Amino acid sequence: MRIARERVTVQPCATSANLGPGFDSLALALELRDRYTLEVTTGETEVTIRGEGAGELPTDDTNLIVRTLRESLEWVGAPQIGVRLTCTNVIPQGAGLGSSAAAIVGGIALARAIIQEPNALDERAMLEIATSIEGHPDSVAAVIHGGVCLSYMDGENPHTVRVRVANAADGRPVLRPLIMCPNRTLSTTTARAILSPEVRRRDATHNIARAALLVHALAEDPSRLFAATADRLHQDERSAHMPQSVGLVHVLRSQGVPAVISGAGPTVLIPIDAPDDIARIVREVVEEPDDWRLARVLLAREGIHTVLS
Ligand SMILES: Nc1ncnc2c1ncn2[C@@H]1O[C@H](COP(=O)(O)OP(=O)(O)OP(=O)(O)O)[C@@H](O)[C@H]1O
Ligand SMILES: N[C@@H](CCO)C(=O)O
Repeated sequence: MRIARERVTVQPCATSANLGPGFDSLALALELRDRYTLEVTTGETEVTIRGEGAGELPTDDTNLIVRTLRESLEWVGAPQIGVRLTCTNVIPQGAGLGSSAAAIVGGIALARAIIQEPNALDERAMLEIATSIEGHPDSVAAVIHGGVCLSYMDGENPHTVRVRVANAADGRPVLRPLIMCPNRTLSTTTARAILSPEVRRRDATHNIARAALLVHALAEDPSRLFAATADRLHQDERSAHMPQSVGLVHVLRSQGVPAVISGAGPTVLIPIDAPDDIARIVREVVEEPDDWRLARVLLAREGIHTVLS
């Protein structure tokens, strides 16, 4: 397998996984994109990072994008290359908005774009490599495909389908996400370590029904979205690591707002139109409201963008 191109840019999107009951299964793509440019060189690895993670993320071969790029080249039998990578990051890291999924899918897409036979890294292969690195398929599937994805594992093999999302009665998209992001991080590894390996049957039953209802609500009946976003398998169990976020979800839900923890947290997501006085509610509930950023972000209808140059 030959290297056929020497410069390429990819733009992976942020994601919000779980959507309440769909732990490790459901995720939506958000129109908030990092930008990674790769130049093929003959020298040592060079990584320049602007924006989120500048001065913090590694700038050598241990950088997650570079590591994934190299694993993907090896996967297709392509030679290793000298890497000059320039990243402009806007997805906050360790916030529950899929920064690692963006980095992983970004690294695979860079490899795909520079090899002679891009079909060797088609979407199926991308999902397989990305899931093996990330450990679960939900966010990486949404970065690859965009929209809302429902992913599942068949043994070691990940699969994903795009879920149909209806328009509201006024013709606008039902999903008009608002993210509420505190100025603190929670690593997904830490957030997963706190989860008990076993769950109660009644909680499993609850989440099975709600996750199935969520797929129906998105496609057919948005009036069910509040009931369809109730979780019993992970959010409360993680509250020791993000009490403010879980507290905010409870207050909002007590007022009928379908708030959920985004990914492994601590960002809170309201997937549909938020109440007009949402900023006031946040101020009343959280301890340091000035540390919270509220932003409306469009659903990303397309997955990762690749710009050949
Ligand atoms: N743009 C990036 N470049 C290189 N590495 C990154 C980048 N973004 C994230 N990472 C790596 O991923 C880690 C954060 O991933 P983590 O899974 O903990 O949180 P997240 O992906 O932001 O949130 P979630 O998985 O809950 O959606 C960072 O500490 C860093 O190691
Ligand atoms: N499903 C994952 C999302 C974070 O990558 C979790 O909740 O741990």
